[in-house]
Amino acid sequence: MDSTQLSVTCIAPVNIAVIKYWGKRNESLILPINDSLSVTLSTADLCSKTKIIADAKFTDNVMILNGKEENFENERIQRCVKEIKARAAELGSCPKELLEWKIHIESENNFPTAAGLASSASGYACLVYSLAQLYDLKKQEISDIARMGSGSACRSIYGGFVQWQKGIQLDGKDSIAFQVAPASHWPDLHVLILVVNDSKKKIGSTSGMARSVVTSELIKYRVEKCVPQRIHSMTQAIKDRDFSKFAEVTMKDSNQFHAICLDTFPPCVYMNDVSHEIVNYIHEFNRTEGETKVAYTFDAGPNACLYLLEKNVKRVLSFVNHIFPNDNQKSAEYVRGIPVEYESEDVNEFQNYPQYEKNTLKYIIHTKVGEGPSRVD
Ligand SMILES: Nc1ncnc2c1ncn2[C@@H]1O[C@H](COP(=O)(O)OP(=O)(O)OP(=O)(O)O)[C@@H](O)[C@H]1O
Ligand SMILES: C[C@@](O)(CCOP(=O)(O)OP(=O)(O)O)CC(=O)O
Repeated sequence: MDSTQLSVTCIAPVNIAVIKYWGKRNESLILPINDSLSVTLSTADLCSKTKIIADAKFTDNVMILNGKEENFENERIQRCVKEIKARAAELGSCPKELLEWKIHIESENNFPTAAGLASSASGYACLVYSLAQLYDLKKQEISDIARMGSGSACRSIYGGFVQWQKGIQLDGKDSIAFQVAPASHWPDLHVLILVVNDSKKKIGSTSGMARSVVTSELIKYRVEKCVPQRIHSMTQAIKDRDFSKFAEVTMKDSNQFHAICLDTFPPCVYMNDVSHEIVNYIHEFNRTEGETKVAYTFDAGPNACLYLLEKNVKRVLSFVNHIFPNDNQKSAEYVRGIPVEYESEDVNEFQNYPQYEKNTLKYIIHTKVGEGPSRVD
């Protein structure tokens, strides 16, 4: 090789599952017990950004996350790096000496890390995608390697609507993600993330789901009876752009996932009182509007992810702002992401609804379905 340093910088999106992944059959390879399906969110509003420098003169591998050094020996980072290098070596995709050089990785998320906002998904997808760019594995399947960083990361390798098939092989080669439909298929699918709490959660997804697999009875029923049917209905709803069906399956699956968390022993409680209020208000809103205009889903945390169509964003946001008044309601600091112009008269329409204590929500992120990872340098 002529030069002694190579560098790549990439961004990768967050994805929020509408059919949740919860439970592993193999902990170290991260093989799930059920298929899952998610929507990839726009990197314009939420993303991980990772820069990797490989240098012949570096003496150590280094990983810096949000300005702080992480342990490079971390099993998940190690597995991703080793697997990508093994694939590059097998295919001869880059010069051999490049694979010997140490690497310095610097990554940051433009949203809270480890708060149930899927930072592990965008983070590991970004790491693996960046490594694949560095070692010239551009057209290769890499979702199985992202999966070894964090299960949900395999879905962030693609944009739009993405399914992770659990696979049946012991080595996990068939446990990969694929695109059900591109973002352009349903570009007016928008998202409002109501951030109730963005501090680090008490029970991580990894340990929570491990406990569910061992102790929950309900999880077996979900995996065998519910998920296969839901994947089928959800895929059809996406193909038909049938929001009402999409919303129904999304809400039912979120509720069932949290029911399993409660059926876990000791239970994992991720939603809080505000989360449950949001659920009630959304049902009440849909009922009085006479149609399903908005769906909620909650990952392993209290924050609500609302799916809705672009044409309903203003109205839903006015409703949310009425229920959860905030001193900074109109500021870009409070409603982040895609700007929204309010119609103030809408707010009065919801006067029959009780109001929650002021400043209950920390902030709101308005975003939409988006594309997969990309190189930005
Ligand atoms: N940009 C990044 N690059 C590499 N690793 C990251 C990055 N961001 C997060 N991670 C890893 O993911 C971990 C957080 O994952 P965790 O599952 O606890 O939270 P979360 O992904 O935000 O929530 P959830 O998956 O439940 O929605 C971090 O501690 C770090 O190890
Ligand atoms: C509730 C979820 O967000 C769980 C995500 O779990 P992770 O992918 O974070 O878990 P590990 O594979 O152990 O890293 C549901 C989902 O994203 O499908």
